[in-house]
Amino acid sequence: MTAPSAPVIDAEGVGKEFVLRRRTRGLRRAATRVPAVSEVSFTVRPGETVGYLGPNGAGKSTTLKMLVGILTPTAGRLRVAGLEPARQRTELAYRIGVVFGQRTTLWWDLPLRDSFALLRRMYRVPAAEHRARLEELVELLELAPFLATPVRQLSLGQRMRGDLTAALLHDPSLLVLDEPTIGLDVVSKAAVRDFLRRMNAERGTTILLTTHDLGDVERLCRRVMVIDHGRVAFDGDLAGLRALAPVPRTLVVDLAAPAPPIDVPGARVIRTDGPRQWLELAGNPAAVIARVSHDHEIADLTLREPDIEDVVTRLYRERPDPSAPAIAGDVRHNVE
Ligand SMILES: Nc1ncnc2c1ncn2[C@@H]1O[C@H](COP(=O)(O)OP(=O)(O)OP(=O)(O)O)[C@@H](O)[C@H]1O
Repeated sequence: MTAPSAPVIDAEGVGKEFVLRRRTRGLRRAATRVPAVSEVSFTVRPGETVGYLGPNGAGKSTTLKMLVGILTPTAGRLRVAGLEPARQRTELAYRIGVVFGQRTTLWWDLPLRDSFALLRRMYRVPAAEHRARLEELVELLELAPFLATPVRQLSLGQRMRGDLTAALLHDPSLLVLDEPTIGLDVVSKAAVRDFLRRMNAERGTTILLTTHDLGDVERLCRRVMVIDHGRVAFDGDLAGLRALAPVPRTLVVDLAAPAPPIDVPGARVIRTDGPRQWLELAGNPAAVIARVSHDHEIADLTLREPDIEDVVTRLYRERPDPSAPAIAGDVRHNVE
């Protein structure tokens, strides 16, 4: 067991370079080096909830795969729960829970209940302990009606709840999640987020997750790390990231009929398409909405929050050199 204050994750200059060999016209094979992650250094302390964010191809999944021992770093030193993941992958499996949103660890043709029973044997969890934990997870995730259903017949949201249960049955102290809400509807997303918050608050489970969904970050992550070009570009909280890279909200207005660009204080039209107009908001959305509704006949209105891509793009516009040192935000290593 690691001491309570010891970091759950300790990464020091961790890098991963893929070497791709392609046969060229002759017999020689040309090697191309792909630096997926470059010298990433960070620690995560027990009880933290960390969003590991970045644009497509930034190196998030590669980092997660190194953390859980699927990939071996080509540089640096990595410890997870005090273990070296690639070398001590089996021992590590008892300490961590892993969910890759696009895949399942459950047995496709087996009822959920049987997958859980198999996992109990794999992790050698005592029967009474397993029963108690399963009961708790099934209740929290409202899985009782699906326990007898083969995994292939579950909806994506039901399957994700099953995967979360599978990842937590052996009571790991660290949960690593790759896009845990991808493809889920609003209700399922809310259920997954609420559940993860509870696990963190009540059991102290440390959570590291990648996501493209700003809602996941807002609801779950007290700390945010942005990675791009394989480097940590920001480490702090969401408010700090937003302050560094402010992205305005957009009001999408469907007018009853096409009209000239709407002219109201606190907003400017950035796009029009027939009766639809996009307004970038500078001030209070309520005042703008009231004014637009007063001046025009409205068919529909939607307030669009910036997504993570918008925030990260803005961050890079402010700081275009990816080799520059990370912007240190308000990093909080302690449980709040
Ligand atoms: N097995 C591999 N072999 C060669 N290159 C790889 C391999 N896996 C990833 N890469 C490359 O490493 C870089 C980082 O990929 P990675 O999947 O870690 O990004 P990501 O941040 O998870 O992206 P996304 O948000 O799209 O999932 C990319 O350039 C990718 O093409």
